[in-house]
Order: sequence, then structure tokens, then C-alpha cells
Amino acid sequence: MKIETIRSFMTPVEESLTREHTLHEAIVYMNKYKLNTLPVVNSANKLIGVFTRSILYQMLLSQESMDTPIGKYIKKDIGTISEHTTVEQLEDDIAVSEVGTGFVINDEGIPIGLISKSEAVKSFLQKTRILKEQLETILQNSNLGAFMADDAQRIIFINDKLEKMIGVDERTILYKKLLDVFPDWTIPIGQNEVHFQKKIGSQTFMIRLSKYNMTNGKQGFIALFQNISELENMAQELATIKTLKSLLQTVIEHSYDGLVMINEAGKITFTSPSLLELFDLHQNQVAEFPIDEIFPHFELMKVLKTGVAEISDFMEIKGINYIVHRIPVYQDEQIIGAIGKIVYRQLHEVRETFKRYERKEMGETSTRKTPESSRFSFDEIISKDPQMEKLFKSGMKAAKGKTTILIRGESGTGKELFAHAIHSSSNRKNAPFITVNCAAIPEDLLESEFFGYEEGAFTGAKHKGKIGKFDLANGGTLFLDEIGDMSLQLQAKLLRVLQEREFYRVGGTERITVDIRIIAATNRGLEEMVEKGEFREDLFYRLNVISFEIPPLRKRKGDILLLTESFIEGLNKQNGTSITGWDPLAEQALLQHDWPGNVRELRNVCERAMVFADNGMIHVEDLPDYLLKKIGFILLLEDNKTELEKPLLERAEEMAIRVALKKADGNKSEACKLLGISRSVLYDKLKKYEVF
Ligand SMILES: Nc1ncnc2c1ncn2[C@@H]1O[C@H](COP(=O)(O)OP(=O)(O)OP(=O)(O)O)[C@@H](O)[C@H]1O
Repeated sequence: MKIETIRSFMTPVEESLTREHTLHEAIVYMNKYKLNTLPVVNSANKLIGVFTRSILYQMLLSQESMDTPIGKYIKKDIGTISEHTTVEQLEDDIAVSEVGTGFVINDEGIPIGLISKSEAVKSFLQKTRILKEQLETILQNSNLGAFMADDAQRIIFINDKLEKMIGVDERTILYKKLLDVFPDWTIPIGQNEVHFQKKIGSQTFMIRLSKYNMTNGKQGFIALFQNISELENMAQELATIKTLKSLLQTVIEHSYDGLVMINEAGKITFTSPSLLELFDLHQNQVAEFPIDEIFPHFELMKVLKTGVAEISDFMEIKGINYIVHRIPVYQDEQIIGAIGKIVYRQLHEVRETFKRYERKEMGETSTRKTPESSRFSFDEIISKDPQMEKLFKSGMKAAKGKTTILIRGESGTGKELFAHAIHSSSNRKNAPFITVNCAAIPEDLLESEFFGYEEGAFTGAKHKGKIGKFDLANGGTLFLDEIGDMSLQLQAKLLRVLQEREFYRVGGTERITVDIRIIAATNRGLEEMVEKGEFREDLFYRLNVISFEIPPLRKRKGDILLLTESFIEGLNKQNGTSITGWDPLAEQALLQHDWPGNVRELRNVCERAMVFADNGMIHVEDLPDYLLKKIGFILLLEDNKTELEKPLLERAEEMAIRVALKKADGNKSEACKLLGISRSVLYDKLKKYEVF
């Protein structure tokens, strides 16, 4: 800051008079410098007096000639000001001095300038005005609200900011007493300033009220207002965020899903405990590590690059199925990281819920009980067996007509499946497919189950009449499963319906005509039953117009692994597991078993083994004991004492012999070939292991 000196107030002296200067010369000087007072110096240039305009008038009145030296007339009693006088001293001096003009002299007493009282006052006023303007500009442009009060505590200034801050008009508070405007304030008495917080309207202010010295020597007040509502809001927001953070942390920690977050550099910033648990990792093994180093399979970096979320992507890691959501995190349109969410538990439930939801979306009608319509087509019957493929072709052809079909085969070979497929290939595919298990319904109910009954056909008010399966199947297919288990009496009634295509309800008199295709199935030897008189011959011929014999699984072993593949796939989906297959030994066991329960048994074995499977693979020990025992595998696995006493090698050898014999259908030379041993060695071993 520029320091102001007395020089900025004075008019510089360029020339001085001496006592010897004449009146004429003095007048010329006055005119030249437009001054009313001129300095008079001695030979050493020191100020010795002044020549003023009134001296000039006096000399003229005294009719002095123009050549008269001025020395006699000069005024010697003069006020001088040292060039070192400060502006403040000057202000004080001028305030009390009666002299209108003063000379500024240097240290040698030489006059260097002249200060007139009125000029100085003008300058001071100007300066004060500038200062005032500067102060007001500062206050007006400050972010702080401000007012000033005088020593009587009257408000004498208020800045625009404060007007806005507290919502008042300057005119309503100017010149009012501070405590009248702010009655709850405390005025500082002992100390120079006080700080306090006040709420005005909806805003909170931090106020600093200080004393200041006024020119009259008394003390006024200056108040500065800072709106801290924003700060308060921020503090509140911070507190809310902190609460939210701990809430989220708790939720995340207890969430079943695995969560991982990365920053824009792809480094892991957060992992949920469930994810760590799943991968058997510790926080310090993952934090700050590049995601691709720890969880490359999540492919989170992809999202950082594309910025596009990927929802519900399926993936499999170590035999476990996951749904992965990859979500980019944006801030101000910039990607600042990504979140990977891994759902891996209760996938099965999720799928079921989803299916239920889908069904609901499609409307009630489509959710009607599936048994009433066909569920399978030929495409869904799994087989690569040539015999089966022939059956499929014939089945598809037979489906076109209306002829009754008989499906034969051992239990669990897929007869019902076949019946469904025929229906699905027929032009009745959109009509009902009704199944009656003739073996499962009590004899006395079978008739009403078939034909229904009229209201009141039975005693008791409850019976309101019932529609029978024949009615239900009208226009579609009636599948009579286990037809060999039907009573002779009912067989007669069935025959009549098949012949006449009409029937009576139990207790009814009305003849009901129906259009149905009958597909019957049985695992029993109907011919034998006919011979024994257990099955009506005429019905047998009526049913046996087109007949299909489904071969047992043991006769189409090529289908075994094909079927298990499909079962595993289906069960994986259903249970949320990820089993990939069988180990070679288990595969061998499957192929060697006879499968008396056929495909149904295979499916059950598969389902059971998948429960015990580890690391996505089914091992031989996951197969049921009865199966292993039957094919000799159990020797290796059994842990009963006597067996354990045998060395493992011997047990393996015995098992190999049994398996080979089984595979060779008891043919010893074939078994020798399979075992790679001679006939005599085989006989020795058979003796040793008591295999007969
Ligand atoms: N070729 C196949 N492909 C897929 N699944 C099959 C196949 N054959 C049978 N299955 C399945 O095996 C199980 C038994 O089949 P299904 O009920 O059709 O046999 P079935 O011969 O009618 O048995 P039962 O004589 O005991 O009534 C069902 O779960 C069926 O889905």
C-alpha cells in the first residue's frame, strides 16, 4: 500500500522572495504563481517570513512606490510545518490551527511547499469519501452480511447482502436501535467482540459482533453475519451419508449375493463377506488388487470399457452356477468404477419364481393343469438306438389316424412318454390328453372314473355328479396306462365304448357319444393273460390294432449315457447345480448295470448321485450300493471288516473278474479276452475268489 505523506497535500514552492524584492516584483510573483501568500527567505534560502495579499494592499494604501523593497512589511510570525509531519498530525494540526496557510520546510529551514487549510480539508474529505466508498464496496460485495451501529447502538449502515440474508428492507431498520431490531442479542460489554449463532427465519447464522472506535472517540458496533445453513445442511447430509453407509455395509455384509466393486483403474475397492467366503479368500488377499488377477471370470473390466451394464449373464465357476450382473458406476457422466454382483444361491428358487411369474403374465388359462394336455413330443424322447428310431417313425405315422394303439414294454421304458408323443404328433394335439392309471384306481371307483356319474347316483347329498375321463378326453386322447390291471367287468364296458363310441354315466340313462383316441399301455404279458382268462381276448385284439414294443434299456445301452447327459442337464437347471458328468469308473458301472427299472431307474440313480457329487463330477461311490453290489464294484468300496482284511489289489482283481464275466454274459473265453489272461489263470482265480 502506498504510504501517504504530507507532500501529497502541498503546493510546491518554485521560487521565493527576499526582503530586497520590490513591491512590483512581489505583485508579478503573485500573479505568476496564483498565490495569496509567498515565502520570503534570507540569503541562505531559509524561510524568514511571508508576503501576503493583505500586505500588498496595505503597501498600496500607504502609497508606497513600486520600487519599494518589501522587507519592512513582511510578516515574520509564520506557521511552519516540517516535511516529516504525518498526515494524521497534519489532520490534528489543521483541526486546531487558526492559520489559513502554512509552509512546509525541510530540515534546513528552506520552504518546499505550501499548504492552505481549505485545500487540505478538501483533500481529507476526498480521501474520506474514497475510503468510505472502498469500505462500502467491500462490504457490499462480501459474502458476509454486515451492519454498523453508532455509539448509541443505532444502526447506521446495512449492506445489501444482509438485507437479502435476513429478508429486511434497509429502510425498516436503519437508524433503529440494535436491540429493537434484534432483541435477543447480547451486546459485548467487557470484551471487544462476541460470537454467537442465531436462527433467523429458516436460516442459521454465525454472527460476530465487534466494537470499533468512532472518530468522536466513542465505540460503535459492527456485526458480520455468515449463513451457516449450508454448512449445517452439509453436516447433516454427512451424518445421513454416514448412517446410510453403515446401513448399506450391514445389508451388504448380510446379503447372500457376492458383491465386488472396482475403481476406474480396475482395482478392487470392496468385496462382500459372502463373496470372500465363497472363494475362500481374505480381505487382504483382494483389496486393491486388479480384478482380473483375482476374479478374471467376472469380466468386470469389460464394463469399464463399454460403460454398458450386463444383467443376468450366466456363468459357471468350479462347478457352481452363477448369475452375474455387471454394472458400471457413473459420476457426472464419467465412469468411476464398476460393480459385479454374483447371485449363486437359491438359483433354483429364482428360476421357479420367474417361471411362476411368467405363467401369471401369460394368464390363468395357460396355467391350467398340464396333465390335461400333452407334454412331450418325439423330439423329446432321447434315443439314438436304431430300434427306437424305427419306433419313432412308425409312431409318427400311426399318430395321424384314429386307430387304437397299444404300447408295450417293461416298466419305466417310456411308454407314457411315447403315448404323449403320439398325441402331440396327431391332429388332436391341441385337444386334451387324459391319463387313467388303471392300476392305481380302486376297482369300485374305476367305472365312475371312466364314465362319470349322474347327480344322485350315489346316496348322500354330497354327490353332485361328476364328469368321467371319457367325457374329458372328448376330441382328444385317452391314455389307459396299466391296462392289464383292469377288471374283466370293466374290460367288457371298455370294449363296448371302443366298439360303439358311446357310453352311459353311472346311474344315467342318457347315451353319450364321444370322439376319442385310445392309447393303452401295459408291461404285462397280455397274451398270457388272455390264455389264463384274465384278459378279454376281444379287447386284446381291439387294442392291439397297432402295437409298439419299447425295448428295455439294457438292450439299448447306447442310450444310457445319452439319457444321463440330458437328465444331468435338466437337473442342473432345476437345482442350480453344475454337474458335468461321470468319472470313467462310474460310467463303467452305469453301462454294466441291467437297469430293471429302465429309464425311470436311470433317472432316479442320476438324481440321487448328483446330490452326492463333488467338484462337478459324479464318482462311482456316489452310485447306490445295490447297483454297485450287483455288478461287483462294491468289493472295492465296501468297508466291512472281512473285505477290508483283503488287500486292495486282490479286491480289485476279484472285481475285474466279476465285471468281465458279467460283460461276457458268463462266457469264460470272452471274459479271458477282456481280462487279458489265459483260461487256466482265470480258473485259478475263480477258485481263489470263489466265483461260480
Ligand atoms: N427316451 C426317454 N427319454 C427321456 N426320458 C425318458 C425316456 N424314456 C423314459 N423317460 C423318462 O423315464 C420315466 C419313466 O417313463 P414313463 O413313465 O413314460 O415309463 P412307462 O414305461 O410308462 O412306465 P410305467 O410302465 O411304470 O408306467 C419318465 O420320467 C420319463 O420321462
